[in-house]
Amino acid sequence: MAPHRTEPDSPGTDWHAQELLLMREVMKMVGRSLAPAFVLREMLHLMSELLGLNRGRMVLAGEARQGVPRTAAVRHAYGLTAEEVQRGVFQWGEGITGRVLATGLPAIVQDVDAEPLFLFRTVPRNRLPPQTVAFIALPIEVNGATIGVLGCHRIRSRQRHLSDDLAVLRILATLAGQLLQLEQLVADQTRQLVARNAALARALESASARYGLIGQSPALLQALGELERVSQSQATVLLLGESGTGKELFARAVHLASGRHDQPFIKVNCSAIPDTLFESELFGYEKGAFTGANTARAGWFEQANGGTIFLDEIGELPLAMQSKLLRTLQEGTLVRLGGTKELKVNVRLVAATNRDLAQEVQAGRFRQDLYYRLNVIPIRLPSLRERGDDVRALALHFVNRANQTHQRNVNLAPDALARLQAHDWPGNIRELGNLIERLVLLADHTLVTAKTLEPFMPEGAGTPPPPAPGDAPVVRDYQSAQSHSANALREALARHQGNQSRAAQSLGLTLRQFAYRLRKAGLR
Ligand SMILES: Nc1ncnc2c1ncn2[C@@H]1O[C@H](COP(=O)(O)OP(=O)(O)OP(=O)(O)O)[C@@H](O)[C@H]1O
Repeated sequence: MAPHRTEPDSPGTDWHAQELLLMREVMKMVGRSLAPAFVLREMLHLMSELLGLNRGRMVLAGEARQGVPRTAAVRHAYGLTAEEVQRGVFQWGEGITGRVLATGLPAIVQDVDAEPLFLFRTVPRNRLPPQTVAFIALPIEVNGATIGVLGCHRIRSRQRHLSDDLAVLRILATLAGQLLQLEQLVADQTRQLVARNAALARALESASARYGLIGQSPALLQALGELERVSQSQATVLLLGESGTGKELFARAVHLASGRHDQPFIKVNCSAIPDTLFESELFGYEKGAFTGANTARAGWFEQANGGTIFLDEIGELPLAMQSKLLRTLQEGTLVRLGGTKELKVNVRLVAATNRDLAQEVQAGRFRQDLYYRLNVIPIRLPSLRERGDDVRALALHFVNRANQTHQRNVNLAPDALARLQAHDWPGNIRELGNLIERLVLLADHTLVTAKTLEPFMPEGAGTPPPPAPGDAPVVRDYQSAQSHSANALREALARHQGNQSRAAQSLGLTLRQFAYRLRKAGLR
């Protein structure tokens, strides 16, 4: 049945059907939206269309403020002009509406002309029908408190009973109260969340700045949030992430954010220590422990006492060393090589790996008990792929740094920044940093555009292939295969004790790319 306008006294109207239709339409509205502005206006509209309850309005209380008399004003209305809505402001106890607000009791004015309290504030008498007009006002309640008034006019002498109108209006006032409460709740919670979010963002922003970590991407902020939460505890932190994702910077951040920040931070790269030297390096040795041990020497653990030790590439630790490490972690003691005395050490361990340690455990290369001990607080560092938004900030940071170091004045044009952002960076931040450093050193112009940048971009994995017209073969950029001088390759190898994978990594190259360049440079 389509809603139809009811004349006040149209005979034979099926009021029961009209009421049901009104309820159904209002509920449909609620189903579509919980936004009170929309639902409440429609409610007032349908009251008028279907039941002849005209000029419906909802007067809602404003916020209570000290020293200011509390008022309520028309917030939702149907059939009122803009001026009428504006005039509809009431103080507590003022007129009929004010009385309902103050007492929380319904008011039924059978004849507005005969009621001395009736103010005609909102709708003047000459805008009402000439017949006897009644006014009904019901309280809108939230949690037992009156927060507003639902009011409407009706022609007094109608076939429809006033008590029927009252019954429907009571339901609608209750529904309005619920919707308004919900709106209030959502607004309050949203306000709280927005404030909390802003506070967290501020805290994280300053935290990241404090630790020299560049980037604002959600993935980075999440890792940083986890770090801040655990920094005060003494628990071991395991940093997981691909190469070049900033594990060392994060390890330093754990240290700086902890109560140990003015104690030593010792970094040990497990992949750089030959197996035979591990024990003496980590745990120290006593005089005479081996040929040439003319004096005793404290190992890294003792040197880190009171502070933090960062074991990078912990997956490279030989099994025998894993047992010794576990003992030190569990007992808080160590025995130097060639010694017998147990020395107490108080060191917090931060470990990092780009290997899948669970898999190493499966393969029998990593002790399960040590793995559990390390894996108390794992923090996964996002790869640059997951924090694409940070590429710009990082690139600009590296350009500044390289300009300062090399006293140059190179800048990146917007299209060069966009090109850097579009790249996949399998070698992550280190690869990006190295590329920018080369760029700053070797660029011919001070403004690097996407075009002048291209020869510096790494080839192969991660670079979107150049558009190949038809099925013409893809021609690789010849220049980029010479992106590193023979000297740079040799230095990288030396820095990594001849380990090609590490040397390649440090230059942001894959092993294959590195080997290719070695061959080209006649170094192999
Ligand atoms: N968020 C960051 N902001 C600024 N510089 C960063 C950030 N993350 C990493 N870097 C820089 O990127 C380079 C690589 O970072 P880092 O050595 O910490 O990576 P890693 O994960 O320890 O790498 P690997 O596993 O290969 O040892 C460093 O020069 C570091 O200063």
